[in-house]
Amino acid sequence: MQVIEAGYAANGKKIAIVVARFNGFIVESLLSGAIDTLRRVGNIAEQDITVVRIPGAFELPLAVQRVAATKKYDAIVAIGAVIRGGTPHFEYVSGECVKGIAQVGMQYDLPVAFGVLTVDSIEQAIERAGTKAGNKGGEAAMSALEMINVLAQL
Ligand SMILES: Nc1c(NC[C@H](O)[C@H](O)[C@H](O)CO)[nH]c(=O)[nH]c1=O
Ligand SMILES: CC(=O)[C@@H](O)COP(=O)(O)O
Repeated sequence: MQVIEAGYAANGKKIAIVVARFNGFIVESLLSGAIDTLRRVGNIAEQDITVVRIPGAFELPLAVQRVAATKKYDAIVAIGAVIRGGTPHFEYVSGECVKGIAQVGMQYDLPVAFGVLTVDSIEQAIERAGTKAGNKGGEAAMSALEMINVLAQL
């Protein structure tokens, strides 16, 4: 049996983090977790991390696509926080966001990690931005690092 798997160290690789600014106090924690993970776990140098800031999660697919098209990066981490309100708007924003981001990864054969919270409440968002449910930004960064190394073996 052959098993292809990899770790997280990715010295010298270049990572872009595309951050949707909406719900800023949440996304800044997600961003911090992603950067910390890239630096401490991935051994990614600070100068090899690029942060791109955009308005909201709905704009993430276009921005991620434009970053992928530069061919400058070995992976992209998409960061955002979509928090359900009182209308169906949540479904449309989160649905288009995840669909668009997934398409970019396949279109450009590039690891694009989904670090976008899609939650029902601010409390759920806080839990996933670095408290009892971990930091989903850091988890997305871990995924990006591992995918760089796994895809390199395929
Ligand atoms: N409600 C949330 C949004 N809404 C804004 C959209 O993402 C978009 O910027 C706007 O519709 C203009 O095109 N964005 C989030 O990231 N999170 C939300 O909870
Ligand atoms: C995810 C959203 O767009 C949401 O925050 C908007 O809130 P509302 O549905 O109350 O307009």
